[in-house]
Amino acid sequence: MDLFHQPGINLLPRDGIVNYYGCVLDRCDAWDYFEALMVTVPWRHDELVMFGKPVVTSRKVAWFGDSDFSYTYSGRTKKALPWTRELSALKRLVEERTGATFNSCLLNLYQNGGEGMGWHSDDEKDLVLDACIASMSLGAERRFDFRHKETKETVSILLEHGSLLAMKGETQRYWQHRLPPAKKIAEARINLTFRARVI
Ligand SMILES: O=C(O)CCC(=O)C(=O)O
Ligand SMILES: [Fe+2]
Repeated sequence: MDLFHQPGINLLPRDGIVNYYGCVLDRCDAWDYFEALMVTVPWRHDELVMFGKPVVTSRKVAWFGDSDFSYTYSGRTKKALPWTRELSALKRLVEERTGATFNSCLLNLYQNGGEGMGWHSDDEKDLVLDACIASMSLGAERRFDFRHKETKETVSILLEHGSLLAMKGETQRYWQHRLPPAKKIAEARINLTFRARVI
């Protein structure tokens, strides 16, 4: 048995908890969800400000939530969309597996390996402090990296199709994470990060 794939194991050596559950969907169901999300989610490029300049990301995003949450970042107010049938079902599955509850979900679509996400922590003020953030992956397998903010230790994991990863406790305070570009990968990946926002 691969120890890395037991959710009881903490992948981080200190200052936080990351559990990898491996695949929580069978391959056929995972592809059905991937295809349904591709067509039912209103994917849009994200707009943000980097080094004072407006930037449009190559990756696409969508944001869903319990009620009509809105949030402002980079000077733009965005509204959460109501859960779809597929997203409600995935939220239930992720809540059962992690034992946590979530009221919103950020979806990312990386159309190929050229697209990724740079180093950051999910430590926005409107997220419940130290609450679990659960990340589900569909489609292309991609590497995911953690880097400790002080010691610079790194931990990497391969996020498989249909898999679930949970970041808990002090993880966002002490660690950053990223999805590095992987130019050889031609296939798309969808990521869902279920979050608990302050209401
Ligand atoms: O695509 C991923 O696996 C990571 C996404 C992420 O870190 C985020 O949305 O904050
Ligand atoms: Fe993140």
